[in-house]
Amino acid sequence: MPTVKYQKDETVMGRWPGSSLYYQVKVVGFDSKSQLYTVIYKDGTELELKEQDIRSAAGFQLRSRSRSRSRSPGRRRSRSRSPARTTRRSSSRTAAAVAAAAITESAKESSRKDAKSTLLGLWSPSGAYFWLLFLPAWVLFLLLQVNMEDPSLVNFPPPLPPLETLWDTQAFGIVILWILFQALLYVLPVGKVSEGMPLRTGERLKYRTNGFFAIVVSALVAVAAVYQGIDLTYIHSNFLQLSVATFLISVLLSIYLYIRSRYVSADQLALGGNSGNVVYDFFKGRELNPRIKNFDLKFFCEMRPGLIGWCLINFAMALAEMKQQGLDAPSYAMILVNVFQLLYVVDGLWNEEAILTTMDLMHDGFGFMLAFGDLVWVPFTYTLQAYYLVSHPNPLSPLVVALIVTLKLVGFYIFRKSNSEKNAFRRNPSDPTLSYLKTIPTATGKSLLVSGWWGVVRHPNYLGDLIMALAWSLPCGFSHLLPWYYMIYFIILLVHRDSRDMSNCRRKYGSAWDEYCRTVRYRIIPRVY
Ligand SMILES: NC(=O)C1=CN([C@@H]2O[C@H](COP(=O)(O)OP(=O)(O)OC[C@H]3O[C@@H](n4cnc5c(N)ncnc54)[C@H](OP(=O)(O)O)[C@@H]3O)[C@@H](O)[C@H]2O)C=CC1
Ligand SMILES: CC(C)=CCC[C@@H](C)[C@H]1CC=C2C3=C(CC[C@@]21C)[C@@]1(C)CC[C@H](O)C(C)(C)[C@@H]1CC3
Repeated sequence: MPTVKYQKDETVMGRWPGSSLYYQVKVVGFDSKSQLYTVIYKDGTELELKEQDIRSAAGFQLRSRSRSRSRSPGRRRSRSRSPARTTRRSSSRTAAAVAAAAITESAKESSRKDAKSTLLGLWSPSGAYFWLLFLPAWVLFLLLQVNMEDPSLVNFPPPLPPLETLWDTQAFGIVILWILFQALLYVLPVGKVSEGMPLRTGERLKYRTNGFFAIVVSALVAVAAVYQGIDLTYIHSNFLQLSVATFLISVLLSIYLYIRSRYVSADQLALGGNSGNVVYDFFKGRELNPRIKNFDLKFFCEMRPGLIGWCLINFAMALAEMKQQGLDAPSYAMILVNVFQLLYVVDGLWNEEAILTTMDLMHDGFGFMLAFGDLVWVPFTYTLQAYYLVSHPNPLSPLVVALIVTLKLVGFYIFRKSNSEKNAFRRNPSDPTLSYLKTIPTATGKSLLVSGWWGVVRHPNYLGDLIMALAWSLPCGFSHLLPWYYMIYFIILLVHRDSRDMSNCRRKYGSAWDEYCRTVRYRIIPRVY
């Protein structure tokens, strides 16, 4: 190739189609007719790139360096500390350093874009201040409402208990013990070890997926505790104190996560949460997979203490209902809420491996948003329906029970089938049991499903999840809005996640994604949205 800019076998930086990411690639050929270079990525993917999508490795690195030097003092400071940056400085031309530079730059660029793209202007650096204050305040507001005889949004501000009653050392100790107990179950060498999706470096992390074992042991311990005379209704009567203690733990964890993220190499950072704005990055999370040895903090927090805690709290609420209303058994409504949500959690833990292909695990950094979401938001707000029923009975006829159960089963079927289909396809695209499905190839080497569940709407799993959410609220009746809070929040959350995922996929898959969207026109609800 005498007249072309990049030579055969030369190592250069190639742009990943449809994105702003540059990876190290090797030139394997040039087609003078199409003026395209054939390049090969480290994972073996071969693509054709235009000259403008290729940069020389050395030039790329010099540009990245000079660019970042001119930016915020925060970033200047971090340069001398981060191991990745040290590597770059000491052996400036090494391939790893160039790749790290590429990833840092694209991560920052992506973060800057992310920080600018807003949900009503709130998903931005200044929005992070808002969310940091709003989310805990909102949880407090909900928990104060649920105990009231007539909970309503117009009870504002709700009567605040004396501040000193919010702190309870025993409650703090119980939460710590619960987290340690779950951590112990997580590290026990029981159950399968699963591989995560390939990281940007090509590496695949290993995860111990023994969540089902953890919930079974936790359930046995809870039942044994009741038989030993331990009064689990303590959870109901000290709910506020338990939530405050857990909130404090989530803040401490987030501070730890932020500090440690300043010391990890660039290729361990998430593509969001690295904007240089401390508050925004603290909120969104910088490090993709923070680990202490093999202990994966994000995976553990997402799947264990909060999720299993949710079921334990629901169980305690059923006991509290019996105590408060003088019943021999929980009400139908309480049984439905308990069984439905238990099924949801058990299913999540049984299919724990599938979490490894979700957005949170693959793309999001671990910071305050997820730490608070996993540890506080899930166990203390997803249990509101059960909490509400303790003091707001809602008798149900067998026919209504049957209708609600049917709705739940329909939602569950759609949710499980669609999630399993995508998970199986992502893990093994040539799985013979999926060969009947139509797919669209993308420039990244991955394909998109366009038939089956993913051909009905773009997020069939969200549809199933929403139907289930409806079935969780119906047992509580229509007297108050509070038990419908989860449904309303969930619609907002999933609509936002869908649009976030849409822009990520457009960036990743470019025109193939547009083709998918043309073929599958609706996002979540067929013919409606
Ligand atoms: N109860 C709760 O509070 C919450 C529950 N959830 C549930 O968690 C589950 C996971 O949700 P979430 O992580 O948001 O999103 P998804 O599991 O839907 O993951 C989205 C990813 O799937 C891949 N994908 C999208 N379209 C296709 C296609 N046509 N073919 C193949 N792959 C495709 C893309 O990743 P790539 O191409 O990179 O593989 C995309 O980024 C859902 O069931 C959701 O309902 C979520 C949030 C909160
Ligand atoms: C407002 C705020 C703090 C948002 C944080 C969002 C988190 C609460 C949720 C993000 C994704 C989640 C998932 C589950 C729980 C809620 C969070 C953490 C999940 C573990 C519930 C069980 C399901 O079966 C699931 C495994 C599919 C699911 C995964 C996503």
